[in-house]
Formats: sequence, structure tokens, C-alpha cells
Amino acid sequence: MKVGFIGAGNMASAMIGGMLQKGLLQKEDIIASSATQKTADRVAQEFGIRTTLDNKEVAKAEIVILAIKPIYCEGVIREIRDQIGENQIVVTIVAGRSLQWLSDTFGKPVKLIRTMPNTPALVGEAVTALCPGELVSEEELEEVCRLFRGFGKAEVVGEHLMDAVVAVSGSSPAYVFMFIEAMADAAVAEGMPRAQAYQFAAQSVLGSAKMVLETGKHPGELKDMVCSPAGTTIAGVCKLEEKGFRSSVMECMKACADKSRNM
Ligand SMILES: NC(=O)C1=CN([C@@H]2O[C@H](COP(=O)(O)OP(=O)(O)OC[C@H]3O[C@@H](n4cnc5c(N)ncnc54)[C@H](O)[C@@H]3O)[C@@H](O)[C@H]2O)C=CC1
Ligand SMILES: O=C(O)[C@@H]1CCC=N1
Repeated sequence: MKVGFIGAGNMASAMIGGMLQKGLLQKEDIIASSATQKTADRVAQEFGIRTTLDNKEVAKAEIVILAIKPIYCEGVIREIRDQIGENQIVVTIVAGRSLQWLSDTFGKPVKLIRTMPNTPALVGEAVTALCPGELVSEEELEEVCRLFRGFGKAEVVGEHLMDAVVAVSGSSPAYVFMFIEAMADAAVAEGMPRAQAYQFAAQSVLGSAKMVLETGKHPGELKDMVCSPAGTTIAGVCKLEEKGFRSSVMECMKACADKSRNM
């Protein structure tokens, strides 16, 4: 199976890196295009895949993944649409572009799958939501899910959930990185060497996330387990509540979902 990426930026690189690392595809099976020779050369060198500046070359792949910014999506589709045949599958990772919009822009019947992955694909820990268009068969959807499961979890969701997905997983790694950075800065302020502070902060986020996934316990219950009476943790929790931590996170996610809805 040949997979082509139109756009070879942050997200495409994370997916390509994840796919190759898991041995899901061989580097000969992947081709990617970019707008600049510099990016094409960098990606070719980093992953050993074939790269090109010609999107039409990529559009010959069995699975064509649109990995460009939303503003370039219309131009790219107009460029490749005559070449996309009825047996190819076009997968999009573009935020804010609906199946209806994609279908209208192609202006002809195309097998479309709208997805939203995230950059932890690079280390095999992505989570991706997928919404199939009506021309995609169960088998084709499963084939694409299998590809995405190669670098993390993948679930089929209704398209009405896609803006929530952008907030809770597509964009949320950025917020988690900010949280880790802030915790590490505070540890450095307490005297910890910076490299060690990143290790401790990141491992704590990883371990806490695993507890949520593996114990099935409510996050509030897991929080309570850390809070000794009159202890250190509850002193920190009180400060987080005073500073509006949870409402800040919720407002952040709302801004993110609204942006996705109105793109
Ligand atoms: N970065 C992320 O965490 C995630 C991004 N996405 C989606 O992925 C898409 C790409 O985002 P990023 O990778 O972050 O952007 P990026 O800016 O890192 O990469 C975009 C790439 O597209 C290339 N490009 C621009 N115009 C082109 C054209 N006409 N033909 C071929 N290539 C062209 C650029 O050279 C660049 O390499 C966006 O639509 C975004 O919504 C989805 C999930 C997560
Ligand atoms: O910021 C963005 O628009 C993209 C979509 C999800 C993550 N990054």
C-alpha cells in the first residue's frame, strides 16, 4: 500500500515518524510533498522517504493524506482533484474542514475520511478521531484505522464531535506541554536542575494519565488519593482553585472548539 502526504510539516512528520518506527509501512511506501525544497530535503533526510514539490505525484498514492494548513486546502484540492480516482482514499487531517466542504470542493464523488490526530504520533501515543464519508466501505475505513492505530489509538466518531476532538486531543498536547513547562520552571525556582525538572514533571503527567486510563477510577478520586489532610497537595489544590485553574482549562478548550467551528 502506498501512502502519500500532501504537506510535510509538524503533523505529517509526526505521523510518518510514528508509522516508520512501528514498522507499519516501509519508507519506500511513503511519499510526501511540501511547498519548499528546504522542507522536502529535510523530511527526505530525516525519514529516508521520497519527497517532491509536485502534489500531483503524491496524488497517485492509494491513500492520499491532506496535511496542509486549512487556508491551502482549497487550492491543493483544485490542483489534484482531476487525478483522484474512484478507488483512492483521501484522508484529511485538516482542522475545521467538514466532509461536506471537502466533497463540494472536489466537486465529484471521492472516498473521503476526515480525521484529527495529534503530535504524540511521533512516539506511538497519538489518539485520532476518524469520520468516514458515505462512499467509504467498512473495509476501507478499517484499513485506514489500522494505519492510524500504528502510532496510537484511533476511534471512529460522529462528525458533530470533531470540534470537541480538536480541543481535547488535537490541540491539547500544546496545553499539556505548557503545564509541564510551568511545573518544571517552578521546580527550577526551588533549586532543581532544569533537565531533571523536565523529567520529573513529564513522568508525573505520564504516570497520572496512565492511572486514569488503567484504573478506571474517577480523576477526582485519584486526586483525593494524593491529598493528605492538612498536607502539601491540598495547599497546592486550594491555590489552583483560587487562581481558576479548572475554569481556565475549560475556557481554553471552548476557545479552541469555537475556532475549529468557525474556521
Ligand atoms: N500540528 C498539530 O498538532 C496538528 C495539526 N493538524 C492539522 O494538520 C495540518 C498541518 O498542520 P501542521 O503540520 O501543524 O502545519 P505545518 O505548517 O507544520 O505544515 C504544513 C506543511 O504544508 C506544506 N505546504 C504548504 N502549502 C502547500 C502546498 N500548496 N502543497 C504542498 N504542501 C504545502 C508546508 O510546506 C508545510 O510543510 C493543519 O491543517 C492542521 O489543522 C491536525 C492535528 C494536529
Ligand atoms: O492549531 C491547529 O490549528 C492544529 C489543529 C489541531 C492542532 N493543531
